[in-house]
Amino acid sequence: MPPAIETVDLVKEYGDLRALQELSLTVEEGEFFGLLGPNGAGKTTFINTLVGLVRKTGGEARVFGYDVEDDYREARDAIGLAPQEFNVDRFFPIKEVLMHKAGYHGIPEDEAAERADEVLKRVGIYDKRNERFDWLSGGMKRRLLLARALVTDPDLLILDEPTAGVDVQLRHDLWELVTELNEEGTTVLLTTHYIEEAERLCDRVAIMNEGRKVTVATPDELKERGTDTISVRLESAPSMTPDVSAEYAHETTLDGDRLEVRVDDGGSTAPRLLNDLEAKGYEIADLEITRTSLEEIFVDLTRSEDRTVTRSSASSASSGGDGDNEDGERGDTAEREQEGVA
Ligand SMILES: Nc1ncnc2c1ncn2[C@@H]1O[C@H](COP(=O)(O)OP(=O)(O)OP(=O)(O)O)[C@@H](O)[C@H]1O
Repeated sequence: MPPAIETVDLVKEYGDLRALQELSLTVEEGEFFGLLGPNGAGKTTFINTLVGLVRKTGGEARVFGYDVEDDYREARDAIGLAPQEFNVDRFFPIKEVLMHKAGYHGIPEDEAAERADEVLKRVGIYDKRNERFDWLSGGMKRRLLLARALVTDPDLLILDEPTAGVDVQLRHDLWELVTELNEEGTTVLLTTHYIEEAERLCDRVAIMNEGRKVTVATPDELKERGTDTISVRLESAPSMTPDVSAEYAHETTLDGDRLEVRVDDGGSTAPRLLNDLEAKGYEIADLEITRTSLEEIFVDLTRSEDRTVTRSSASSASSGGDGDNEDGERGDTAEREQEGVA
């Protein structure tokens, strides 16, 4: 079985701006994969390239082996997308919205009606099936986007910041539901700003910054890359910073009677640090070890000295002639109308 998502040197340029820069990424079938990155990193552009809303400038992109442009229909039929924006037709009852979506993907009307009921029940808004989108609360709207993504029974579920602005209860409900779907075999690609969400849900995460892949790792591997801080309270405040071994200490700071030493592995280094301090005549009152959080590691990895726009050196060499409109979107009006994309 080919990977659920495979991109090789994927490039997207919006005029002079390179939103995706030679991005190569593989998501295996059945994975729960997270895409993390600060605002403007290119996450939505990446997703929109996969679903055909954005036409790539260069490189390759395949979904279950189907080229996202040459085999657009097959690739798109395999994907259920819950986008960041509420792009739902406001004039129809939500059950009909779901039936239209299923119909667009070639599902006969009777089956579409059954599937619509089924997914509305699954996301917990079946009792609202005859109401219009505008009449739903913000949380229900999020649930509907998920239902719409699920109505075609996709093999790849793409969730673009599904829990942005939702309350704690709904966030947990959504987490539970997508975990269940993943356990049933659906591959999940999730973008999020919530590090905790990625840590809790994802098998692996890719961290992106300015259109590039910074790293791909499991949340645990990422945390391993962080440092620990051993915080020691001394019985009395020394007049100068104790001189501890540079063999294990990356940085040592003193604030009154509190000494903080940054090391790779706090658990194995603490006994040695205590021995060293006691050998130098310091008396220890207490000791605490803290690990760098995933959030700090993320901030570190995506810190950018230069936040200015990255200019393309190859904008004229685009693989193009592709007739993009100004948004770089493909001219598939039927799909865009169906999804309500303006
Ligand atoms: N249609 C467009 N036309 C021109 N530039 C665009 C377009 N869409 C996105 N961009 C630019 O491409 C870059 C990547 O944007 P994108 O929305 O993909 O980032 P993101 O990681 O999804 O950000 P966020 O976390 O804020 O949603 C940004 O600099 C953005 O301004």
